[in-house]
Order: sequence, then C-alpha cells, then structure tokens
Amino acid sequence: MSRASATGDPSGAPHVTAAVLAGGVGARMGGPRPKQMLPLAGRAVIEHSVAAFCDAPDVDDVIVLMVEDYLPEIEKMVDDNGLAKVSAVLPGGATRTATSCAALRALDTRDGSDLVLLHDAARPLVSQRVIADCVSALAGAGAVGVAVPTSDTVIEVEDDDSGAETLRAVPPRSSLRRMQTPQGFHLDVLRRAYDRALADPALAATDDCGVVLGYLPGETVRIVEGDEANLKITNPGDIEIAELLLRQRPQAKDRP
Ligand SMILES: Nc1ccn([C@@H]2O[C@H](COP(=O)(O)OP(=O)(O)OP(=O)(O)O)[C@@H](O)[C@H]2O)c(=O)n1
Ligand SMILES: C[C@](O)(CO)[C@H](O)COP(=O)(O)O
Repeated sequence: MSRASATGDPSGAPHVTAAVLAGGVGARMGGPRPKQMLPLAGRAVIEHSVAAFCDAPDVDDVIVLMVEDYLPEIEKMVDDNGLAKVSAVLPGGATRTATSCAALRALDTRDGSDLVLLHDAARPLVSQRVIADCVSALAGAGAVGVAVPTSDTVIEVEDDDSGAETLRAVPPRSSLRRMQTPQGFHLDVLRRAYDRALADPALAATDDCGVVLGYLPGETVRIVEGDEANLKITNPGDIEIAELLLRQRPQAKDRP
C-alpha cells in the first residue's frame, strides 16, 4: 500500500484530515442548544474535540461539520482560539451518516491516498495517544476503528408476542468491544464504501467502520485500543462525568 502523498509532503507521509462531526441536535441530552455547545471545563465540548486534532502532530488540517444555525458561532470559536488547522466549517446533514457524507464531499478534490479521521464532536476527551495510534495503524489497513472491551455482559433482546422485552442471545463477551471514534480511513476506501452504501435503500449505519465492513467485505478494518475516558457525551449527567475525567488528566505542562 502506497503512503505517497498527493500533497507533495517531502516526507512522503500522506495528508491527514480530521473531520469533526457536529451535525447532531443532542435530543437525548435535551436542552435548548446542541450538546456539543455545552460548557465543559471552561470550553465548549466541540472546542475540546477540535483542539485535540489541531494539537495532533500527525493531523494536517481539520474540517468541522456543524448544525447550520451554529456555523457563525463555530467560525468565531475557531478564530478566537487560534485553531489554525481548521480549514473549513461546513453544514452537517440530517443524520450522522449524512454528515459523514458531507465530510466526504468536502474532500472531493483530495487524492484517494490521503487519510481522513472521522470523529464525534461529542467525544471531547479523545487523547493524543488514540489519535496517533489510529493514524499509525492506517499504514497497514484501509480502515481503522478504536474500541474498548466491555466489562458488562452484552445481550441481544427481542419483543415477545405481548411486546415485552426478552433475552434472545448472549454473544461471547471476549470478542465484543465498544466502538469509539476517531475512525480512520484511506480516502479511496471510504469513498468506495459510501458509493455502494448510498445505493442501498436499506442503509442503516451507526458508524463509518460499519459502512466499510458492510459494503467493502474484502477490506480489513483494523481495531486499535480505545480509551475508557473517550466517552460520548450523550445523556444528562455525562458532562459532569467528563469534568471529573478531565480533572484527573495530567495538564499538558505536566505530561512526560
Ligand atoms: N445529523 C447528525 C447526527 C449526529 N452527528 C454527530 O455524530 C456524533 C455522535 O452522534 P450522537 O451522539 O447521536 O449525537 P446527536 O445526534 O446530537 O444525539 P441524539 O441522538 O441524542 O440526538 C455527534 O458528535 C453528533 O453531533 C452529526 O454530525 N450529524
Ligand atoms: C460512532 C459511534 O460513536 C461509535 O460508538 C456511535 O455509533 C455513534 O452513535 P450515535 O447514536 O450517533 O451517538
């Protein structure tokens, strides 16, 4: 697999774009504003997410896909905070999948050998280790997911004839993981997967690695170790948990 750069990087490393997906309204969180705009330790949730990729040495530029009404606020956030790697702030789509497609469209003119990392804006605690591991793993795979083991037993359920939920299956826990983001791709791989997925009227994806698995069956999706702290702000109370996790994290100046 070639790592040659279409962008003329003298090191030969491919160009890496991070796309921060922030097109959701945060229905489960509730409240007047999307959850990615909530304050977390003095910054908006989305600012933590964007800053993490701006700080990542492997990442060349960052695009942000945001709920349309909030685009001016995000542009101001980028300017006010010197988030200089942000190259575009664009509208997201009506579903997460549509927002991933909007990110792909924004990268239409890029070379297929470029790399893209798709990340939930709602995961503000993503670490530099996870970002670096995701990029490194793309040297050996067309797609990379980030996942953690599950300490709970995960079950499958179904409704019985009366509509009551019942247990259908208990898959072996040792092979189960909980998927996180970022998820990384060679751009040509993600393009081919979505070309096929969008032609399928039954498309129902909850993440982008799943689209590659489902529509490009021959493509390896490597899984690298995620981080329990890389939680997805989803429900009321999650901001408070993220605040606690952030307090435990060593400050940049104290890191070895
Ligand atoms: N139309 C959408 C829906 C979701 N997302 C993004 O995908 C990530 C994960 O989605 P989720 O946690 O489901 O966010 P929401 O859709 O905002 O939440 P909810 O389902 O509770 O409305 C979030 O960063 C969210 O902003 C997106 O970019 N575009
Ligand atoms: C992509 C994801 O974060 C992986 O765990 C998750 O599937 C997003 O789901 P959501 O319902 O859009 O939050």
